[in-house]
Amino acid sequence: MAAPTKKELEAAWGVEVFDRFTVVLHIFRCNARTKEARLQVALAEIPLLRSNLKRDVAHLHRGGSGSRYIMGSGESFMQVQQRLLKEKEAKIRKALDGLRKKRHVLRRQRMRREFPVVSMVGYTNCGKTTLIKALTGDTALQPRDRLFATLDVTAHAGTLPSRLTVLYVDTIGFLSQLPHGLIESFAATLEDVAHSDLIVHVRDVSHPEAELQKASVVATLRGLRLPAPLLDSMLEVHNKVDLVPGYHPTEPNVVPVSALLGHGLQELKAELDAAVLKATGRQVLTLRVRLAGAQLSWLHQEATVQQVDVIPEDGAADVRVVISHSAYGKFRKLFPG
Ligand SMILES: Nc1nc2c(ncn2[C@@H]2O[C@H](COP(=O)(O)OP(=O)(O)OP(=O)(O)O)[C@@H](O)[C@H]2O)c(=O)[nH]1
Ligand SMILES: [Mg+2]
Repeated sequence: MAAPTKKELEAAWGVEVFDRFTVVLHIFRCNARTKEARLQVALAEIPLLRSNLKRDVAHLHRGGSGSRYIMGSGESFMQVQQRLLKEKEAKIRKALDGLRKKRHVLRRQRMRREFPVVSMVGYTNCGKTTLIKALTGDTALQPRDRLFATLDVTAHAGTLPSRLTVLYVDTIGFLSQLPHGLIESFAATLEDVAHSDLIVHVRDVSHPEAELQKASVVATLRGLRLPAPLLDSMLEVHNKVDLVPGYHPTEPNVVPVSALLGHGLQELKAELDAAVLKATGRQVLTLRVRLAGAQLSWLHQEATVQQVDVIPEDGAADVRVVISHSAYGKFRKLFPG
């Protein structure tokens, strides 16, 4: 038997029926706050408008009114509408391209300043925004109990125990069987994930379908064609453990937390620290410097200074730093011996 149509379902249930695409699109439209998110929703809407147009025209034809030509233009109603849609689509794409270029600039600035970037990904409503808020104390973040609360990629600075400052990137949540048109228009917002130093997969372990959600997120990440080392180094966080009394993860290498209550955050920060240092080729070193020279101020500028132990009788200090391989190379060149 063929699947029942929307009309048949509506007749059987006595309520209006919407398909997944329309529902998700509606949620996106309600939650889109920035210009970019609104443009992406508008772009995703075009195929829907196009198929509605076809349906309406078919309906017109069945009504026996035939295709109507707009006076003198030689174009039918359908052709005019299609042309307008095409023009609208081109306009949206152009505006999105402009915004994307702007984002590339941000990315370059970020790289120059060498802040490691940690991307939080996960199923919608798993607690990504709540976790970033807990890790950074950023009160501007608004976690909400709804699907797709976050539609824009934003970055938030936080400090790790090594004193390293990292940027946490909050991303749009994943959904299994996300309609194709939406994947296409929102893939752009996930571009930043490919440029991060570490990916954190946040999971809501209190959700009855936690396993299915994980499979869906992993499949989506695979579809993004991320660099292999980024996928291999991915950290898994089990969130909302406060809702599962006595929770113990069965898998190795996962960190259980409650982003809402702040449980497990110290352990998570320690794991993040180690993972970020490894992923970005940074190391923790203790360097002996002369206090008279420019070495100490150079290190403050180019590395993260954790501790300075002054040895007055030598006019020197032992400085513990987190330093990238390239910065350490420069240091050796500038201050030989
Ligand atoms: N009990 C409990 N609730 C949590 C926890 N973390 C997040 N929540 C709640 O889960 C809901 C969703 O949180 P968000 O941080 O908005 O989730 P998100 O992953 O950013 O969601 P999207 O942006 O929609 O993808 C909110 O109501 C949070 O208060 C937790 O550790 N425990
Ligand atoms: Mg969010």
